Amino acid sequence: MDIPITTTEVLRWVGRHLAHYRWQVAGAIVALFIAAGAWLILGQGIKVAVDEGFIDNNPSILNTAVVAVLIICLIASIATYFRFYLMSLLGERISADIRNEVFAHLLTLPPSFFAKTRTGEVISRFTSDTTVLQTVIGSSVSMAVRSVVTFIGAVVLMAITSPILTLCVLLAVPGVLLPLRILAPRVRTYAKESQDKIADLGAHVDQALHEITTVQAFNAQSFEQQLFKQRVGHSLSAAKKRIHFRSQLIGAIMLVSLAAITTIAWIGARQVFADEMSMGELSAFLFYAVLAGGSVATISEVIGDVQRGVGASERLLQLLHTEPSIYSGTQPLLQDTRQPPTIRFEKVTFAYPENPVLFSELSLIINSGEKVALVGPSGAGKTSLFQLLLRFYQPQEGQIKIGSQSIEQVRLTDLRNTIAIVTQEPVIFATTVQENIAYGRPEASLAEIKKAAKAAYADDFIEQLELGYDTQLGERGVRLSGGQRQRIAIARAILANRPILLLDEATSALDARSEKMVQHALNRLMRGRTTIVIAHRLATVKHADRIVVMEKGSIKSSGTHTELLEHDALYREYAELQLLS
Ligand SMILES: Nc1ncnc2c1ncn2[C@@H]1O[C@H](COP(=O)(O)OP(=O)(O)OP(=O)(O)O)[C@@H](O)[C@H]1O
Repeated sequence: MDIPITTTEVLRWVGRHLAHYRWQVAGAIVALFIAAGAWLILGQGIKVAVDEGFIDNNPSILNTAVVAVLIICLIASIATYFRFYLMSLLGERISADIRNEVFAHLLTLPPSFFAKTRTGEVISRFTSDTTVLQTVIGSSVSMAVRSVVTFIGAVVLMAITSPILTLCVLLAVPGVLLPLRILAPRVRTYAKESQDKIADLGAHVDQALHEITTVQAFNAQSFEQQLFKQRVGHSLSAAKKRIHFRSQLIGAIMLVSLAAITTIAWIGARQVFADEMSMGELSAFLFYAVLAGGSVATISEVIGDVQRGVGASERLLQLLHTEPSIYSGTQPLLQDTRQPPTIRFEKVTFAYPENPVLFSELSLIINSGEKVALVGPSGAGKTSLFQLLLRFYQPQEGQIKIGSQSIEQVRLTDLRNTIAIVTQEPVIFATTVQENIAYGRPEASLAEIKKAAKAAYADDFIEQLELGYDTQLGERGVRLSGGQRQRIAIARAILANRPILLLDEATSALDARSEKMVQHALNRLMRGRTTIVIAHRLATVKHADRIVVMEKGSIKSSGTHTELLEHDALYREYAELQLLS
């Protein structure tokens, strides 16, 4: 996932998101200018108050000046309210948009991406990086822009008040830029590193909690704790480095700006003594100098945040720039509604990424409505056939056809809409029974859902749950037994009603009664569909129209159960060892 991202790309991306809210941005900028302008005018108020109020001993001018200052403060405060409100909201909105954009993209990435990336890490990028961006856009950027505007305004007014002193101030500018140039890139590097380490933490927590029963059963809590502690240590030391450089940056800039202001005050005071400048002008000048110095300090402080924001954006853009690698075809799938389709694997050669060749010119035809059982030792490539048919992976050579169409040319949604899959470990989502069954057809009515549940022999136990079809099933269906989970998954496939069925039979043994019900449910599910089943039970192979024996990525033989028992030694061995158990 280490795709290089340039700062220009980051700015363009954030700019594109900002453009959606251009009126809000414009409002914030107007508010920002009003607030900054008000502060700058304040300096003129000070000048009048000092020169004409104090020095000329004129209390009425002093009173007017104070009232004017209060009005200016009120205007500045109201404008600040709007700037803050609009910018904070902008931060929230843009991070929400970015979350949606990244999640939508993640859903398009194929299983090969998730096979090499830890989900915990992806989740961390998602949550913590978007939160960083939210803070940066919502507060840091607005502070930085405010400070830049104030700085420019202050310098202009300083130049009007005293060009010579302004020249002295500008001489101090390189002194400020130098630490910025040296230290800011380091802050950015370590900010990125510390975010990476936090992603590691996320991945670790995700794995440990996901597999909590194994962790506890093996008494591995202290082992996990130790590992986690180490990772927390790594993230802390990356953060320490970031903080180290950031503190140096703030300290150095503060030193340079305060030293510059003191020197200028000293030069200015000498000018006042020499009658080259009025007291009011010096006061106003110093006010502007402090304002400018303060702005530079703020910029240096938030520049670290902005660097963090750029780092976070880079990481999010890396996710967004990860290509799906499987592209949808453009043709609609031509379907004969009267009969289920034929599936053809034609001279398919395939290797998983960075793996040796698994299938070499493999050919297999599954006829319309046929029920084919795949058997063979572990690692023979049975599941991989499913993965190819669903286009989770792409064969290097050869093609797979549904009916007369190559699946590469067919729209991906159409292809997957014709296939229902029941996996070995039934997948249950942390939601209600009803939503679990309707997963492949969310628009299904309750009556249809119940009908599917009945056909899957699941209705009885569902009705006995405390809230029936509205019962929440908990994460990964922890509240159901193995057989119940399987029947929910079968009900889902029945409701989805797709002409091709891919079934990976569970290896885990169920008690005789559950087993029988699951078998009945499966038989009903297979009726009228083209079915490929990875078989682990004798009953399944006996009922299959044809059995295909696989070994090390190739098809060894095929035939009915009796034929194979008679002629095929591998099948005989396999049947004795696995299927008859
Ligand atoms: N995502 C993957 N990346 C790399 N190699 C993989 C991947 N999935 C499977 N393999 C490899 O491909 C080979 C075939 O695996 P496959 O899962 O298709 O076998 P199988 O016959 O279904 O086995 P089982 O009955 O144990 O599930 C194995 O050697 C396996 O290690």
